[in-house]
Amino acid sequence: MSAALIWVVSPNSELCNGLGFLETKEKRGFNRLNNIVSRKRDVVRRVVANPSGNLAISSEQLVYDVVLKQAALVKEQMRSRAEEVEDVEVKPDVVLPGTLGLLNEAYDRCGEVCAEYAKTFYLGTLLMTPERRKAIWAIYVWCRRTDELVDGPNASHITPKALDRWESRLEDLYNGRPFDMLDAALSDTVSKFPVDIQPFKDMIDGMRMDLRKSRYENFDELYLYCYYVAGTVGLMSVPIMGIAPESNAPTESVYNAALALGIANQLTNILRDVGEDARRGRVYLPQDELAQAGLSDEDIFAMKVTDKWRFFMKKQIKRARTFFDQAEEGVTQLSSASRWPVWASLLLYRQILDEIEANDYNNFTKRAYVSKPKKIVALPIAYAKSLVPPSSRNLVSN
Ligand SMILES: CC(C)=CCC/C(C)=C/CC/C(C)=C/CC/C(C)=C/[C@@H]1[C@@H](COP(=O)(O)OP(=O)(O)O)[C@]1(C)CC/C=C(\C)CC/C=C(\C)CCC=C(C)C
Ligand SMILES: [Mn+2]
Repeated sequence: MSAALIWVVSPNSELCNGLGFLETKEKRGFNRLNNIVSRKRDVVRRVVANPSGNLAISSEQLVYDVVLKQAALVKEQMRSRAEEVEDVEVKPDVVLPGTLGLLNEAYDRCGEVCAEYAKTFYLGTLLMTPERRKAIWAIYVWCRRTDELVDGPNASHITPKALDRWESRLEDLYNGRPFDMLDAALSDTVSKFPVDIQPFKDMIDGMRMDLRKSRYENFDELYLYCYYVAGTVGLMSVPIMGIAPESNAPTESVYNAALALGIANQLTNILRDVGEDARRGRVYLPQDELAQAGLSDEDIFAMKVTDKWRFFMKKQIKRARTFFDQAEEGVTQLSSASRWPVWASLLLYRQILDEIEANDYNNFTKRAYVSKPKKIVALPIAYAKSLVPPSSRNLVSN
C-alpha cells in the first residue's frame, strides 16, 4: 500500500511551516531505534577515531563497504522486482480516492522548495522522467531539511536528542508512517525505488558529527564527514537516476563515482566557505596539512591571504578536482535523461574552484560564485556531454 494512504494532513504540517519543522517535531515522542547496522558503525567509528593514531580501518575503506552494500542491495532489489513485474522502473500506485491528489500536492511542494533553494538544479530535473524528478525532489527536500537542522536559523537549539527524533521520523516514513506532507513524498519515493535507508541515517550521523566536532585532524577524518553530509546524497540519488541499460559498468563503480561527486562537491563547498565557517568558529580543513604548510587556526582567523595560504589552497583544490575527475566516468553510465542535470551540477560546482583561483585564493572575505553568463555557457556543454552514451570500457570499482 502506498505510504500516503495512511498519512493525514495536520494544520501544522510542514506545508504550512515550510522548512521550519521545529515547531512540530516536539509533538511526537519517538523511541530511538538502534539497529544492528548503526551499532556496528559506532564500533567502527571508535576504531577510526582511535586516539593512538593507528587507524585500523581508513574512512575510505569504511565508506567503500557502504558503497558495496548499496550496489549489492540495488542489484538484489532490481532482480526481485524484475521477477514481480515486467516494467521494473516504478511500482504502480495503489490509490484510495483523494490520496493521490494529496500526494501530488506533497511532491509539488517538494518541487517548489527545490526550485527555491537550487534553481539551476531544479531546471535540470525537469528533463528527467516525471517519476524520477518527483523522487529526486523528495530526497532533495529531506536532505535540505536535515542540513537546516544544523545550518539553519534554529541550529543553536538543535541537540543530539533532536537528531535522534529526526532519525525516528526517518524510520517511521520508511515504515509507511510519514509525519508530515514532505515526509509523505519521501515515504512514497522509497516505496517505489530501491533506495536504502543507510545513506539517510549516515547523513544524520554527519549532522551529529557537526554538533560535536569543529576540527578535523587529517583528511581521513574530513573524508568521513564529507561522506556523511554529501557522499550519501550520491548514494541516495543513483537508484532514482538509474543506470543506463546499455552500461557495462559494474554497479558498484557507478555508486563509487556518485560518492566521489558528493565528496568533490563537499570539499568545494568547504573551500568556498572557509571565511564564513571560521566566523562560526569552524575549520573544516585537515589540521595536519595546515601544520605542514606552516599554518594554524590563528592564520585562518586572521583571514590574510599569504603565500603559505596559496600553497595550501592549491593542494586542496587539486584534491577536490581529483574527486570530480573520478565522478566523471560515472555520469556517463547513468540513464540518458538523468545525465544532463548531473553533468550540469558537476560542471557548475567544479567551476567554483576556478573562481577561488580567480579570487587569488581569497576565500576569507570573497565568496567564489559562478556568474550567470558562465552558468548559461555551462548548460549546453553539460547537455552535449549528456549525449555521450556509456562506453564499453569498464569503470574501475575502487
Ligand atoms: C542532480 C543532482 C545534483 C542530484 C542530487 C540532488 C539532491 C538530492 C541534493 C541534495 C543536496 C543537499 C541539500 C544536501 C544536504 C547537505 C548539503 C547542504 C550538502 C552540500 C550541497 C551543496 O549545497 P549548497 O551549495 O546549497 O551548500 P550550503 O548549504 O549553502 O553550504 C553539497 C555540497 C553536497 C551535495 C551533494 C550532491 C549534490 C551529490 C551529487 C551526486 C550525485 C547526484 C550522484 C550522481 C551520479 C554519478 C554516477 C556521478
Ligand atoms: Mn550547509
